[in-house]
Amino acid sequence: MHVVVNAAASVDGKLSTRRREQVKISGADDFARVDRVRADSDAVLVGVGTVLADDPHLTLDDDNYRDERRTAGRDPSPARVVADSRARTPSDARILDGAATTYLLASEAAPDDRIAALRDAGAEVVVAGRTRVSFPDALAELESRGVDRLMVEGGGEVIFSLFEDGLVDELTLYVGSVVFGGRDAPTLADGDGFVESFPRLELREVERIDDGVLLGYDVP
Ligand SMILES: NC(=O)c1ccc[n+]([C@@H]2O[C@H](COP(=O)([O-])OP(=O)(O)OC[C@H]3O[C@@H](n4cnc5c(N)ncnc54)[C@H](O)[C@@H]3O)[C@@H](O)[C@H]2O)c1
Ligand SMILES: Nc1nc(=O)c(N)c(NC[C@H](O)[C@H](O)[C@H](O)COP(=O)(O)O)[nH]1
Repeated sequence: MHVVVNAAASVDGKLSTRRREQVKISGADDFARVDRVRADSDAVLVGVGTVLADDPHLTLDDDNYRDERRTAGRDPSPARVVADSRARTPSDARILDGAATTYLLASEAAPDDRIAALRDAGAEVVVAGRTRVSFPDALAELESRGVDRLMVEGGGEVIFSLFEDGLVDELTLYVGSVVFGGRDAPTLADGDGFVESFPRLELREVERIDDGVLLGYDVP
């Protein structure tokens, strides 16, 4: 499986403010680029922190991309995936609106009634890991269900874990020309942080988009 992480950050590296509310960092051209990356993916993954904060839809904005995928014999929209160890995703979350297949990755610690409720709401539940989702196991299961190219849209907890597990192949980071500040604001990679064996990236491209900069990296 090829894993592409895409995120937008303020110049000080924050994905959002200390209130953890959704803030638009990207402009129209960057959001159009994000839609293209989604269209090229088999599935789009976020953490439950992002579902609770943003209630994202994670489908395609541009109808042409849906037609393009149909013509190629693919599902019109990529599948949506939530990493949600304790199955906290609300049953009325927008990702459960039936517009695309939705996988819910949970751990064995998730309450049975929540798993049942999310199955009833249409989620395909994959259990991997004891108290927290095991990404190596969960992504292998998704791959067995046809997900070869996975886009990850955040947030910072999930992105850190994927780097920690050595599962990231590419990172595209849009840096908007804005300062958020806040020691508790989410950053690109949160989690416990690295103190050694830092992931080293290879800078592949730099492009000015809207009023910011797109940085493209390969992860060797
Ligand atoms: N600017 C951007 O590009 C962007 C993108 C996404 C989210 N955001 C922002 O980020 C914030 C949410 O990010 P976050 O870091 O709080 O949450 P997150 O989306 O990274 O979700 C974290 C949750 O995922 C679950 N999880 C399951 N398995 C895990 C594992 N192995 N490792 C880590 N987490 C695991 C846990 O329940 C954890 O609490 C919001 O403020 C949102 O607006 C910004
Ligand atoms: N690329 C990008 N630029 C931003 O400025 C920003 N705030 C996000 N945030 C990512 C987060 O996951 C959002 O919730 C989804 O981008 C919303 O997706 P929908 O439009 O609901 O499909 N992503």
